[in-house]
Amino acid sequence: MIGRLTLSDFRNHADALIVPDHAFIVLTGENGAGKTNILEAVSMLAPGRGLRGAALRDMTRQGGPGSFGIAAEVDGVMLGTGVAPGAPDRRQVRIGGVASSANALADHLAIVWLTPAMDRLFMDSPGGRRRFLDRLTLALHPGHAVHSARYEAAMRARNRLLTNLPAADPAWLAALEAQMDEHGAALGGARADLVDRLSAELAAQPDQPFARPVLEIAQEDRAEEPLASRLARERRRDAAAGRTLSGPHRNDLAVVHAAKGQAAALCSTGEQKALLLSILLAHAALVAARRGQPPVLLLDEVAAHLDPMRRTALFDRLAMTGGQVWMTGTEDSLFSDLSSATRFSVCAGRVGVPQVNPRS
Ligand SMILES: Nc1ncnc2c1ncn2[C@@H]1O[C@H](COP(=O)(O)OP(=O)(O)OP(=O)(O)O)[C@@H](O)[C@H]1O
Repeated sequence: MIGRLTLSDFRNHADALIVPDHAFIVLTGENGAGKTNILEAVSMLAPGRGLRGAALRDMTRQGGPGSFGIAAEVDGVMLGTGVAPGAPDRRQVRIGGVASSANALADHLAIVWLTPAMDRLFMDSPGGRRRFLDRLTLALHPGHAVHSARYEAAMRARNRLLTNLPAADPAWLAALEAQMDEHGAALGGARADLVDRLSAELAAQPDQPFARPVLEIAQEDRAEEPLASRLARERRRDAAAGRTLSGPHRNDLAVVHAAKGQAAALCSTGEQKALLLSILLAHAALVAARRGQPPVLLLDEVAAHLDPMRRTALFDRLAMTGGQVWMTGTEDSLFSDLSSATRFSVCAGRVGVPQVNPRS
């Protein structure tokens, strides 16, 4: 749990202090106030590029000193990250006051997030769903990123080599295809394991009033032939296409609304949000089981598109996770059903004093 968060010159926050008193933290304010920026700051206390996937230099406050700092006490350990003036692209990390690497933050904090950009996850192209699938897989299989990077590197090299196909060295091509086979099998295995475990977790959850999704990795075809021999056979076709047409880089995540038997993309906006939340909550449960403690949930504009019944159900489910939950919204009334939360109003980059359950 994050006990105390400070921001300096991060996005539109010159100087902010947030000390949560409850597991639920609710940030409300007008559009552009700086609520998402606070969630993004929290997400920067874990490895990776944060919930917006933004460049570090874009996080430094415009008109500020050209640096930013984020610090938080997480289960008694001080975590800090930021950039120094003159080095806007070099991320610095401190754990317990000692300079460290961003990857080492994973030992101290796990985060699961939902952003409005994910509202279109089921409608948009497979690439977004693949990245989503890989992000979830990485939380359970830390080696996933390495396999992914090596697979992509071998594929890029193969694609380059195929541009001079008749003259290309077949032994070199075969070596690259063997690498794609090896790392591709690891990628596919880890993704399949994630989907199996999410499915088991989802099956154990009540499906009302939240929609229960059925998940499957959609593959272009399910040929049993090893990828390396397939790639060797398809060199000519791939050369003509200018890219590799077979392999796990073409996988998609297929999601179906179980009760309706309908593809998620055909469901209503609120139904899609409920399906996505079901997946994320199942994922949070898997992360909790792996780490022995629940992840911190960052839920940006989570109540949008949910009817009051689903909102109440969501808050009940969130309370059952036992972890810390940060939520944002433009109106306080969206969170009136929450029985205990620390509420902060955010206005033009300033965080107000906390209000604990103003209505109780
Ligand atoms: N590097 C930066 N320096 C200063 N301001 C920034 C920087 N990056 C973004 N901003 C500003 O931060 C403001 C707040 O953004 P944020 O996304 O946190 O708003 P929000 O409160 O979540 O609003 P909404 O309800 O519309 O989602 C935006 O107006 C944006 O222009």
